[in-house]
Amino acid sequence: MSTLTFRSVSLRYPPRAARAGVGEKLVLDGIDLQVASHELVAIIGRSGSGKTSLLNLAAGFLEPTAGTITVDGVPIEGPSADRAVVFQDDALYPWLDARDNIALPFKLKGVPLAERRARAEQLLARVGLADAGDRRIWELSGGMRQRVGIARALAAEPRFLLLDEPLGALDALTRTRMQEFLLRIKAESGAGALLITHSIEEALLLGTRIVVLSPNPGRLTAEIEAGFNAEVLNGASVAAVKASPIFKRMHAGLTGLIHASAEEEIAA
Ligand SMILES: Nc1ncnc2c1ncn2[C@@H]1O[C@H](COP(=O)(O)OP(=O)(O)OP(=O)(O)O)[C@@H](O)[C@H]1O
Repeated sequence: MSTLTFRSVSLRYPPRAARAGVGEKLVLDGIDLQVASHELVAIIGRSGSGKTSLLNLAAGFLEPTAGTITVDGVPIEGPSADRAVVFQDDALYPWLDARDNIALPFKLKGVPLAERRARAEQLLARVGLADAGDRRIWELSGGMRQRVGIARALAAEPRFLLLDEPLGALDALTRTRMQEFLLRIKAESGAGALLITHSIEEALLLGTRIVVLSPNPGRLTAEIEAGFNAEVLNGASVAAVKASPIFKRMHAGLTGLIHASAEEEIAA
């Protein structure tokens, strides 16, 4: 089991050149957060509250201004295949077919051609795209492209999946299907997951824990546990779970928490 730990993490972006004279911007302040292998921690918060900044810190794309981020006690020192990132726009290589996009991490590791193709085939099958390996990226639907992106992320057998709005660009029906898919893939992989989403509904459905990030500066102001993901994994339909009174109550509660953070900001 692995744990990703943020301890008293703050992030300050330097002033932008175009806005000389404006002080450095404190974006995240005193973030304490842990994500263990069995968890999917969903971060929600208003636009600009620092969600992507937080994920970029976990990915090692940014360094904290203060505090520490560790994996199993070892400080993060930059990006690593151990913490695979999936973005909203799939970041796939259009000139490669689906199989070669997935095989790329193996190629970078020096895995021989036949083996990397075989491993890519296994991953394609795992994400339900066994017949799509030869297709170019532009020949795939949005949902299929995200599956390829997720398969590529899984190729390195990461300890953590860092998901930045991975389903944000999909239509409602595909998104619902992909939510269930993501839960199953995450559970099978054994990786911990940090999910950034604008959708309270998605956070509640997928998260074992949901944390609310309030803006200016970004602080974690609320945290709730949820068990809807386990219901879906145990066979309940996503539609039925979302329609249940308890889901609706928790949704309303989370909506209230996000609005409360907005009102505090206006009052301050
Ligand atoms: N590279 C950067 N340099 C300076 N400021 C930045 C940079 N990246 C983000 N910011 C600022 O930091 C704040 C938080 O941005 P961030 O993208 O992390 O928020 P977010 O919650 O993910 O927003 P959204 O939901 O709109 O994607 C914003 O005020 C943004 O303008």
